[in-house]
Amino acid sequence: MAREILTVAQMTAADRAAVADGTPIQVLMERAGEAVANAVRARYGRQPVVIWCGPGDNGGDGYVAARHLKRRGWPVVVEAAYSPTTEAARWAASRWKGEVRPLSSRPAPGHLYIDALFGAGLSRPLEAEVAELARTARAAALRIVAVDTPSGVHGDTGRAFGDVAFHAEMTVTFHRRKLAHVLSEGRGACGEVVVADIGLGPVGAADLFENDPELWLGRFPWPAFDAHKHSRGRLKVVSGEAWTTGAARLAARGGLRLGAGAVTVLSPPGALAVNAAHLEAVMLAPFESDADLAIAAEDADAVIIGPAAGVGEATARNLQALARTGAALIVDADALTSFRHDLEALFACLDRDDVLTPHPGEFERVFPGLLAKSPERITAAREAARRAGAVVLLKGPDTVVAAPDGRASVLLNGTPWLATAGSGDVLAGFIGGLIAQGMESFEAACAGAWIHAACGARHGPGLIAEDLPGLAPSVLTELHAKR
Ligand SMILES: NC(=O)C1=CN([C@@H]2O[C@H](COP(=O)(O)OP(=O)(O)OC[C@H]3O[C@@H](n4cnc5c(N)ncnc54)[C@H](OP(=O)(O)O)[C@@H]3O)[C@@H](O)[C@H]2O)[C@@H](O)CC1
Ligand SMILES: Nc1ncnc2c1ncn2[C@@H]1O[C@H](COP(=O)(O)OP(=O)(O)O)[C@@H](O)[C@H]1O
Ligand SMILES: [K+]
Repeated sequence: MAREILTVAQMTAADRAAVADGTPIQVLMERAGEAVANAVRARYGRQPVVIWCGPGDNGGDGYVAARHLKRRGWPVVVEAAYSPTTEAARWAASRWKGEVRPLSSRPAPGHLYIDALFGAGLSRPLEAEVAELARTARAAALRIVAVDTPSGVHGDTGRAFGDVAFHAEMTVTFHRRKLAHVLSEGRGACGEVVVADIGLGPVGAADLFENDPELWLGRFPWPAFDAHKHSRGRLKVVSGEAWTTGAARLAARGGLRLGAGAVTVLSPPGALAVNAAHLEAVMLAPFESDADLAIAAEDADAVIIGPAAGVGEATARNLQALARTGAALIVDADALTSFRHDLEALFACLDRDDVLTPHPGEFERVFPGLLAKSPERITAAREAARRAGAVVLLKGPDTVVAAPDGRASVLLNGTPWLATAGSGDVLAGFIGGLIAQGMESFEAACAGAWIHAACGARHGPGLIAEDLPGLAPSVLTELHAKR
């Protein structure tokens, strides 16, 4: 089962549904606090711990965690920034039999701290004394475990509510990850994220998912026993001119490695010689004009256009010609930029099987101002997919894939080793290779991004884009064993 990512409001609804179904809030809080204590015991050896408790149910979880750690022999001090204000938090505080001290402004480095100040209920920037503690904690690099979210971090954006927030080395959240746990700003503040089950029921109409094999592996296009190369999908990749051909070949090789049966680079006449000199299993065919390109792509299941295709009229016309074939399009890089002055013409070429793969700079050209005015990149990518009427993959450490029907995913296995020239070209190839094999475009974009990141992580230091296709077989072998 693919795991959903929830907004704070969806999580609150899940809590309320459980309470309405007869599970008292105190039972949920008991499970949450015990889960925090268990996660702390699993990661750290027994040691003195200070638990900072806030006024609401996040603080309530802190009092429960305090009781469970003390029961296990941990020396525990509770420091309360506020007295408890909710019924459940008062209940939890009343069961904590130890001392409660006021918040110390001089936390001791070397100690372990549990931040149970604010979670989902944070509604404004941290106040004076707590904000000061957050600053001190950051400066002293205190070791902090956060309950639900690091205090000061907005659960729906991962950004600090005001100008400061706590940073944790581990965050224990409940039921499902929230947006703050998957977006890059929040992930920096959360550290390792542990998701604890507190017995809540299945999520109803969520449409945001962790991009993980559980989301797409069941529909991965493994070859049938009687497959032949044509039945495994035909992928074509449009090459740039003679001095910019490498990107198309990287994409082509990526598509071939992911299983497309027949992959062809479509090349302008002037680039045929250089392409021919560097291709083996990938085939080569010439095109002179956009009309020629459409004929050359007629039998393709998917076509990639953009990697080093050249920015300008010719690339725009080539994309328009390809749109008249039946092939699904993967539109990347220069093909996106070529339409920066006529976005409607781009959108008119697209349908829901097509995939746009912009990095944030390209995204800004095609959807001007959208990222800046959106609360976070998931909302922006969804709106972009709706406007384009196509799947949009917004690259970055927290790569988002959004479909025009509202489905979206966030990649959790991203790795900065991928930040190297040409790695996006291979990603376009991976996605094109999967779509050519008949995988649905949203799922193919998710799978392509996940496999790309897994390849990057597998290689680690020294990775260059040329390495990525060759790393795919070991990732695919593991996926094949799990299918
Ligand atoms: N619901 C459930 O079933 C379960 C929930 N669980 C736990 O509950 C947590 C959510 O609890 P919560 O809703 O009580 O919110 P919480 O984060 O404790 O803060 C609210 C309090 O803070 C106050 N306040 C806000 N901002 C402030 C500021 N900057 N400076 C000062 N005060 C500020 C706010 O005051 P107000 O805005 O109303 O004036 C209110 O008093 C959730 O993260 C999880 O840990 C688990 O037990 C599992 C079951
Ligand atoms: N810091 C990072 N963490 C994770 N992934 C990253 C990071 N930086 C870049 N990437 C990934 O690397 C790829 C770069 O693609 P792109 O910017 O199009 O490069 P190019 O055009 O040179 O191929 C994308 O898949 C992107 O998500
Ligand atoms: K917290």
